Amino acid sequence: MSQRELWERYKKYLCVCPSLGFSLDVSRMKFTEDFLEQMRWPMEAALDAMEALEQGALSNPDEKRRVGHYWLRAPETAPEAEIGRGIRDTLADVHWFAEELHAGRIAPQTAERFTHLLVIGIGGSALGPQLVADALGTSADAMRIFFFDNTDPDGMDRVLTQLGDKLPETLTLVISKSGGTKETRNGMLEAERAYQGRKLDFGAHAVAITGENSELDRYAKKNSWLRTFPMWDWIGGRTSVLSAVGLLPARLQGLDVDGLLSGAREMDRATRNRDVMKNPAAVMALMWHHASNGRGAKDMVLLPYKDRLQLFSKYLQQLVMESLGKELDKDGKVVNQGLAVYGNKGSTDQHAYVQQLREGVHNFFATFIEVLKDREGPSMKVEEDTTTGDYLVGFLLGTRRALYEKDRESMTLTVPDVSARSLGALIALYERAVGIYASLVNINAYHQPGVEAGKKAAGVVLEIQRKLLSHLRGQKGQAQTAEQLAAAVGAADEVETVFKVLEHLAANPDHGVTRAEAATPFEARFSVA
Ligand SMILES: O=P(O)(O)OC[C@H]1O[C@H](O)[C@H](O)[C@@H](O)[C@@H]1O
Repeated sequence: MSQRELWERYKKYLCVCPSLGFSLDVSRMKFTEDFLEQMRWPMEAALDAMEALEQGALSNPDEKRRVGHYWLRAPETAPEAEIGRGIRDTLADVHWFAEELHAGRIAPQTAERFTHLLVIGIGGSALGPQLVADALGTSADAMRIFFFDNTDPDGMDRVLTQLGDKLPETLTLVISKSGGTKETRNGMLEAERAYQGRKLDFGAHAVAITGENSELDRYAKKNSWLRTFPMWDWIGGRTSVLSAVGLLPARLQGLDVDGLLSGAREMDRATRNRDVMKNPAAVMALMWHHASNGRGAKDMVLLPYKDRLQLFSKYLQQLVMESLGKELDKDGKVVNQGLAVYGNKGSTDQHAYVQQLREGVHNFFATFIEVLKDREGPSMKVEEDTTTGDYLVGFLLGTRRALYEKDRESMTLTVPDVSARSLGALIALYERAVGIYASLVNINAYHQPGVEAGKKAAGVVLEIQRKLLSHLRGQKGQAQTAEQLAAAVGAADEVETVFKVLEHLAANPDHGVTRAEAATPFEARFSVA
């Protein structure tokens, strides 16, 4: 298609939300009118399903749960008054708590004010807060924010070192919907020990966000933590950023949570439009379907041309892949659905993997995110009549053209800035696009049955480790090979696991396991002195 024809196509299909200054351009996606016609009734059904979801249907049938993230930014639409009240009260509590804390009326044990924030969570209980903090944070924030989002000991040490002597001024926020996630529990225990190491009462510096009566909820109450905020059953982790999970850390950081909510609310309005080609979430879901053949045949490469949106692709990775990556469809048929998401930021990626996008394996479609506002205030000229921001746009348009020339499809989202309102809108857009797409391909977007398998298998590994340690301690000084030890603990078939566990034990000082080298790694002998 010539540049002139592309301009016509651009004008024909541009999907705009004037109140948000937002637009979605799908001119470089090579769908046909026939495709749109073919998708008309499936889309009608998907929009019906979305309406039912918003009205409180059990849209997550396997877990018999309602799906309520849209109510968070429009509590008046919640199917029961009590739910709406809970949302409003929690938001008021978030504001109140942050004001008290900022004013020093809620103060740490030995310092005047809380100035730092340590958020402990994983998956949906970390990615949203991380995205918001990174996208909107500035050096003038009310509190500096840090994260434990893994059970990596060195990762935690690194954060604690950064906090340094600010720990007495640090509020720790432990976030877990289930309240039983091991990585988060471990992070909490490590943080607790760090406070204790400074003779500080952890509870006086800790707040939980969790489901009622969860393990974490009970622990927080038993240890007189400062407060607990609710995490409701009808909010999924990956869509929890506009609940207390994302709003509390953001508000404590001093960010505009009302802006986040209003942007999402406005996008929700735009994405309820039954006029499909004017509904950006519906258009986006259609484009995913077109590009990936409704089977995830192509990956989604996300290229936001803005450093502040660098974590957006990481955030979307969970939202999209945990929602759409499913073995079975709603009728129980094996479909192995999904849509792989990766990306980082432009123009940086231009110097990393765009080479493959243009010339290599043709297994993706791209989404460019353009941000109109360059920075606060004016920019210097790096060349005649050219700023750094002009270059950023130039690279976006140039890369998009270079991909198009090689038959690579792309769509482009344009937002006016990276404000709270724009970010709220982007989050809401993708939440709904995921829901609509899931309906188009007949899967449940709101459960994650596959995640449990790895957790269970990890439990088996740790059980084998406990048996090994107990055996080695009972036979002090006796060095044995992995094969011998596996047989001795009744796990002969699990010898590879035994070997891997022993290698790790011997590499660390915690359990007193040592390793005597032999001719091959597999003949090495392990013992406890
Ligand atoms: O909030 P939590 O219950 O601790 O869960 C944290 C995360 O872990 C799970 O494994 C799920 O796959 C995620 O959807 C969830 O966000």
